[in-house]
Amino acid sequence: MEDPEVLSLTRGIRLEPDVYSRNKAVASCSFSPGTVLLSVPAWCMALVPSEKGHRCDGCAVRVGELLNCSGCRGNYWYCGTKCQRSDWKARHKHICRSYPGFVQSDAYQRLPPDVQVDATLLSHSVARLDTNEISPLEGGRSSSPTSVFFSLLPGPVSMSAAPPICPLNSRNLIPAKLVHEVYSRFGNNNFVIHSHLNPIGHGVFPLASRVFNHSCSPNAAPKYHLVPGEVPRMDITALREIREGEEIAICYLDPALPFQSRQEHLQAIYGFTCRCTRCSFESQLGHIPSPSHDPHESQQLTRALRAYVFPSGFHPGQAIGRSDYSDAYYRMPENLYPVLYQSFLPELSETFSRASHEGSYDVALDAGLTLLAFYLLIYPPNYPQIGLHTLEMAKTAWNAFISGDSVIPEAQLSQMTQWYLTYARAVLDVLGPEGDEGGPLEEVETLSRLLRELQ
Ligand SMILES: C[S@@+](CC[C@H](N)C(=O)[O-])C[C@H]1O[C@@H](n2cnc3c(N)ncnc32)[C@H](O)[C@@H]1O
Repeated sequence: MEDPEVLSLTRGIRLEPDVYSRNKAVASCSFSPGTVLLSVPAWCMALVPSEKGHRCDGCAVRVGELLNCSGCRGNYWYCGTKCQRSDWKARHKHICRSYPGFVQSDAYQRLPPDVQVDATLLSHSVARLDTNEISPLEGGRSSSPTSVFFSLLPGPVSMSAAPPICPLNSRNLIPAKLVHEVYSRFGNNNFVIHSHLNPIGHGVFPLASRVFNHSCSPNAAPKYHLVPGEVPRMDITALREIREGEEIAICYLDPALPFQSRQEHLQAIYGFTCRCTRCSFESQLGHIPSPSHDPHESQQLTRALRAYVFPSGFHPGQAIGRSDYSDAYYRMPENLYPVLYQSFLPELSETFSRASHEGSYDVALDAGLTLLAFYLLIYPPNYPQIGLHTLEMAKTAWNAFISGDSVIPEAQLSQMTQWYLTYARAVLDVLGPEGDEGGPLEEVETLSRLLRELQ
């Protein structure tokens, strides 16, 4: 790697030259699932509009009572003086007075909510630069987060698409060139901060951006820590065993998206064509036939999918820890290709969630099992969506058991609840708890306790 100081911040990972992406991160030793490969605080963060006023603008923690900043007439809220002081020093003093006018302006109001959060994040990023930190452009200290930020690859942006930024109170002398330098690295280095997979903000984590490339079948994933009084922290965690010499990559989008959508998104936001193993495989599949709407044929397809993923029937206990689903994906028989059609997953998820909310538990358990088979093929091992879905399946089996609204015998429903809980715990434990207190791992424990009390 060109920059030994950046490398010294990462243990067990080396950056190697890569013809398509400048550098790629390679494991210098093997890592077991759940290992935290890199832990970094946000350089900049902005809450999504729906969370403003419910979470601290400094640490993103959700608290009942927040102090509001009197300077900007209640546009920024803090969990306490520690966050208010550090946010003031880092950025807020530069935008406090002008922020209310900025968010009321037509230019801001016309933006979709997602772009509004980016306009604020861009304003925060520019506001936190000071004249000492402009020097990295001319080659300043190389290991500071600001310097690492300026060493990032720019994305495929045009300045005409840049969102408006909040005028700075005192330092309106930030040169346009510098704003452009920030914006050009912005879209392709911008992470959605989530709590239990719900987006709560957007953040920039320069070192993580400098190190990790994208893959549609990643072996690592980010998770976020929210601690009162501290800026949100991102951990990049190994999802499965990573062998020495293997590239470590995360997924920049939802891996369940169809091939074409993934390619378009990666090209538009990040400016590259993905050549990962999965994309190479899918690019050769040619035309993907749409699934039939004939109920009989549709049932045949879902049966075939389940039989392929669970060849000896469904035994969640046995399936835990199986790591050969990704190989199964590449050996998928042609009659299963319609499951890769873009409407298959949204329609199946819709059937599952509608049926579980309406109390049609048998329909939900059936659709949910097909969905699990699909997820196991499409998602990398231990991807959190698999854990969240198996938890939903446990809750559905439990509700069917409690309500008695099911043709499945009670003993089987309680066994099913147990199976899905065991599965959910095994998957969710790999990334571990993240975001707000509570969350899926605690739900797993609560439901396990209820189940034990019954026995
Ligand atoms: C967050 S950076 C990743 C680190 C980058 N490789 C570097 O050397 O700084 C994102 C940028 O890296 C490149 N990149 C990341 N993953 C890639 C991939 N799978 N194929 C090609 N380019 C990739 C793209 O230019 C993208 O905009």
